[in-house]
Amino acid sequence: MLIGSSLKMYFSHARTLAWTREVADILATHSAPAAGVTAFVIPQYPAIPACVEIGSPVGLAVGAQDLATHDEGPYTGEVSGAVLAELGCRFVEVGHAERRRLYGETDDVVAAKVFAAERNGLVPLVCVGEAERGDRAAAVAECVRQIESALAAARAAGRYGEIVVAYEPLWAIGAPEPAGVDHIDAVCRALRAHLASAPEQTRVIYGGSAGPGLLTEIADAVDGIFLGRFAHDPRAFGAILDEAAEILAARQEETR
Ligand SMILES: O=C(CO)COP(=O)(O)O
Repeated sequence: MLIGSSLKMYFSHARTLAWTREVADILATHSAPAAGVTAFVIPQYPAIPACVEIGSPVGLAVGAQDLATHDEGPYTGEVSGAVLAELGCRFVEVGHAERRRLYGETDDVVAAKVFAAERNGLVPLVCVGEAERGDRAAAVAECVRQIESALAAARAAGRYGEIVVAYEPLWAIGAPEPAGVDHIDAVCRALRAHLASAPEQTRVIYGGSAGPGLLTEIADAVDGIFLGRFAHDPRAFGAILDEAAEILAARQEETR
């Protein structure tokens, strides 16, 4: 199970490190990692090395919010996947709704970035989601289209690495509350079913105004949760780790 948070551009550098230290302290004594939970933090680029240093002793993985389509060369302002890997990143977000909407990332750019991630041994967190609240079948169709498009360039190059699909309905990002449990459940199950025959190793997580309490309600349909604002208090992150540990313990009990 994956439990992670993107800090987007909310925090100062000092607050990013303080947040990461607090989460690392929680993880150090928590039962969730041993039960099979991978926690991750996605800070702004400059904080990555410090977060790797804070996180690695307790298994807190680090990701980046974006990467370049190229690995090296004259691309001013871009950040190479090779460098992210060199710094100890394990994950990298690709195609987040904010990058698509505010920075004009097209499906082709997203596909090139997924390929760049895989080429450099990073696990892409491929963000997909429908624009408007509405019909579930239409949401699934749009997400499947985005997933297939995002994986196309890597597949064409014969790369079938591990990927994480982050289902983030655009209308639920930055909202007062997440999408409804029934909606998340239905869409994530459909995406899992679609990905069951994919050549990649895949997981599906939910993001979009997620916070404490949600994982417990959707745990059978997802492989984790992707947090934003509602994890700004490290204790909320800890509460979600508690939920994950309880869910995994209950599953173990069932298989006994
Ligand atoms: O976009 C998100 C995570 O990537 C979700 O952000 P919020 O939870 O703040 O809506």
